[in-house]
Amino acid sequence: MLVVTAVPAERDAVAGALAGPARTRVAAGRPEVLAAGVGPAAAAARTAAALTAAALAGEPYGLVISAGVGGGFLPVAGIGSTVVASRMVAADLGVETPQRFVSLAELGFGTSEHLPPAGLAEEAAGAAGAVLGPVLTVATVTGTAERAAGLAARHPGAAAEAMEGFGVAEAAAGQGVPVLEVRTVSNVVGPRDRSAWRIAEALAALTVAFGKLLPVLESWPGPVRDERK
Ligand SMILES: O=C(O)c1cccc(C(=O)CC[C@H]2O[C@@H](n3cnc4c(=O)[nH]cnc43)[C@H](O)[C@@H]2O)c1
Repeated sequence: MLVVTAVPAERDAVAGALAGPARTRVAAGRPEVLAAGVGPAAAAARTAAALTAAALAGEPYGLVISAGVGGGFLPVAGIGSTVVASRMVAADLGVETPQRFVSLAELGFGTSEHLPPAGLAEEAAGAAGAVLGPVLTVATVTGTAERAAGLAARHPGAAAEAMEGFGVAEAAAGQGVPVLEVRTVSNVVGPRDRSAWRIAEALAALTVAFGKLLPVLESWPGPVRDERK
């Protein structure tokens, strides 16, 4: 499996839950961890490159996980909590009209969300003691109460906001690889307040979360074939 983070500190936090030091290639069945850059475009580009390289080498990945710190929507997910995405949603990819935001999917230009494999997100959330809910991917970090309220209204139950999940998921979907997103909350989604950020705590929570998730992820047998297709 491949774990994609944005920055090296997140990569090292995930790798801290694995045996041995941070590395990009680890033993079969254990995650490889990649710091792909901040934002959906960097995440998609570098995830696609890693998936293609692995497939060409005859060792395709069976699962991709977008992981890192994120903003939490109150009261669903407060600082220090862990969130597993029930859906990975492109929350600001679309058109803003005078009436409302219209998503890319509504415009007929593709999908605006990706789903994790049936059952896996639930099992992962249970193992990690995490909130299971939609995780929104944004290209612009929310910095006002108005935008936070608008996002929460458009996406009932939204648990977290971050900048990479949908990009990772697009790359994975392009190659038919299942995807999951895991976030630990460093800040509340709302008015910008850097002094309230708890990055160190969120990174420590990421290590703890992956320690709990790893047995679930490693024992996952792969996607069940959907007989309806
Ligand atoms: O300067 C600021 O006020 C500021 C506020 C929120 C986030 C940033 C970043 O540069 C973070 C980018 C990085 O962290 C993830 N992240 C963490 N919290 C959030 C959030 O509330 N909304 C969106 N992304 C967040 C994100 O996935 C990036 O990897 C600066």
